[in-house]
Amino acid sequence: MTIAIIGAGNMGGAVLAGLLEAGHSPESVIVVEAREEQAAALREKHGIRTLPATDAAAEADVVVLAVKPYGVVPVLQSIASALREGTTVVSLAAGVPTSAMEPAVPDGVSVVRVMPNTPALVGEGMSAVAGGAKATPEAVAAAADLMGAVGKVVTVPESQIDAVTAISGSGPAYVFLVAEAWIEAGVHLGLTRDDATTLVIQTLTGSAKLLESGTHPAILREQVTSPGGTTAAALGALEKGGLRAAFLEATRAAYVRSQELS
Ligand SMILES: NC(=O)C1=CN([C@@H]2O[C@H](COP(=O)(O)OP(=O)(O)OC[C@H]3O[C@@H](n4cnc5c(N)ncnc54)[C@H](OP(=O)(O)O)[C@@H]3O)[C@@H](O)[C@H]2O)C=CC1
Ligand SMILES: O=C(O)[C@@H]1CCC=N1
Repeated sequence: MTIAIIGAGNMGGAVLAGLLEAGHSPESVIVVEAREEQAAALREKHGIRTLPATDAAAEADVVVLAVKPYGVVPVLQSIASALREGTTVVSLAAGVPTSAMEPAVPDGVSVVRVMPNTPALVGEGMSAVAGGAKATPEAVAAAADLMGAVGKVVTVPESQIDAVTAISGSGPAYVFLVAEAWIEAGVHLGLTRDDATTLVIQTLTGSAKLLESGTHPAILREQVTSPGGTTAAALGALEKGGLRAAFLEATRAAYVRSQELS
């Protein structure tokens, strides 16, 4: 299967690196990048080919669109004549519905929307897949397989993609912001920045692994919280600071923004 990735920036680059790491051969991956300097760097680093968009589209079985949302329909229009019947177009863009993309591609080309996240770079991505009205079940399965190489995959109705964007698409940034603030808090308490960083990252990693065991987060939290102890004091401060309300508001803002982008 030949995969063309159009736009190898933060997200497209993460999928590219994740696919290669997962064992996709560099010969089977074509990248389209607007700037030759960036294309040359990718050829050098990954041993993949770079081609103009129409040549890549003509050769690919799956075309992954990882340009900014406003670029999606113009790029599709520019490659439409090159797309072969049976090709699957996978859009990673936030906010662009399949109903806006399908009119830009010829009949027989399936459009599938995927909302991934950047941990795909290390094979720990989270992707939600939704087929457009004209997508074949095989195309939806191909998109799920592709993203399965770089992490977990769920299939959702397209009406839920904005919610997925707010939860897992943007989600890594919430974790990184918390990590940043948490490390800085350690420095405020007199730890070296290196030690604070190690303590926070390992606490996040260990806690994520405990969560993966399937125990409910509330139970795991209770196991840390001694009555009248240090954790209860900290959690009280976080609740007073409006942590839960802030999460509701933040994810609602991302959801609304995702709808606006369409
Ligand atoms: N970043 C993330 O965490 C996530 C992003 N997404 C979605 O992924 C998409 C890309 O986002 P992100 O990676 O952050 O953005 P970036 O700006 O990092 O990447 C976009 C890339 O596309 C290139 N590009 C732009 N136009 C073209 C074109 N016509 N042909 C080929 N390449 C082109 C850009 O090149 P240049 O820099 O030269 O303009 C850039 O390298 C967006 O639609 C976003 O909604 C989805 C989930 C998560
Ligand atoms: O911020 C954004 O719009 C993109 C979509 C999800 C993550 N990054």
